[in-house]
Amino acid sequence: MPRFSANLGFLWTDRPLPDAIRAAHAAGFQAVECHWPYDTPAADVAAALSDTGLPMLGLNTVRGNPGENGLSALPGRADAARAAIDQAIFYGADIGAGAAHVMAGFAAGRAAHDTFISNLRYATDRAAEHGMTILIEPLNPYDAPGYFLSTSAQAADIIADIAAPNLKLMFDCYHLQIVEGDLTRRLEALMPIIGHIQFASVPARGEPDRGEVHYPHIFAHLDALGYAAPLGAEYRPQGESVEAGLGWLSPYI
Ligand SMILES: O=C(O)[C@H](O)C(=O)CO
Ligand SMILES: [Mg+2]
Repeated sequence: MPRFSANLGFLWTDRPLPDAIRAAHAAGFQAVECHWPYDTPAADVAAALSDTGLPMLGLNTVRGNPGENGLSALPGRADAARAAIDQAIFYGADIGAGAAHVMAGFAAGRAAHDTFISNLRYATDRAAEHGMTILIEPLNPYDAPGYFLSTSAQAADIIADIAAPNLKLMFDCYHLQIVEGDLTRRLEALMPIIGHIQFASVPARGEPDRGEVHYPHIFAHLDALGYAAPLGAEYRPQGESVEAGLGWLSPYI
């Protein structure tokens, strides 16, 4: 049976993160993940995780200055990128998070590639000290025009190049349906390097029971493939509340 993680960067954003964790638990999610939890004391997050028994699957490195979307592929910004990586890993270790998503940023070209590789080597080394995984995630060019990492092939090449056992692909079905499609075969082919899977309807990025992707098929197929980790519900609720749109979850709890 598929299991699900509530992405608290998009779900229950109307309340403090510890309360969002409790809401996810009450709704039947079996894990949580977040984007940028850094304004909340790690002890408060850890307490909510302990109270509910939910694991925190991951968090993101900070985006950087206004208008930026990550730092790790930006030439000349290694100090800031590595400070962001350290922050994510230390905070993640304090709350028992399994992974940190290292955000590349808006950049292109050889220097950006080399910078990203160098910062990812740093990140995988630091993360390994805490038993954490580093994730990289291709983003679609409608939501993130100019983002350095935009295809699964580019991510796979980087993962092969670095060859660290704790560097994995964040396969966001929403982004990759827009960029590449063929989700069923692509999930199968990339399974050996996938570290986390996220989903949302396409194109609206809402609940998964609408739009151009038939997620019951994707969820059942992943289950049949033996993928047992919780799948990340990273969507913007389209209705009055998160709870009002959770009909898609009820067959699985
Ligand atoms: O936008 C996404 O899909 C991400 O997963 C994210 O981490 C924030 O950019
Ligand atoms: Mg995502």
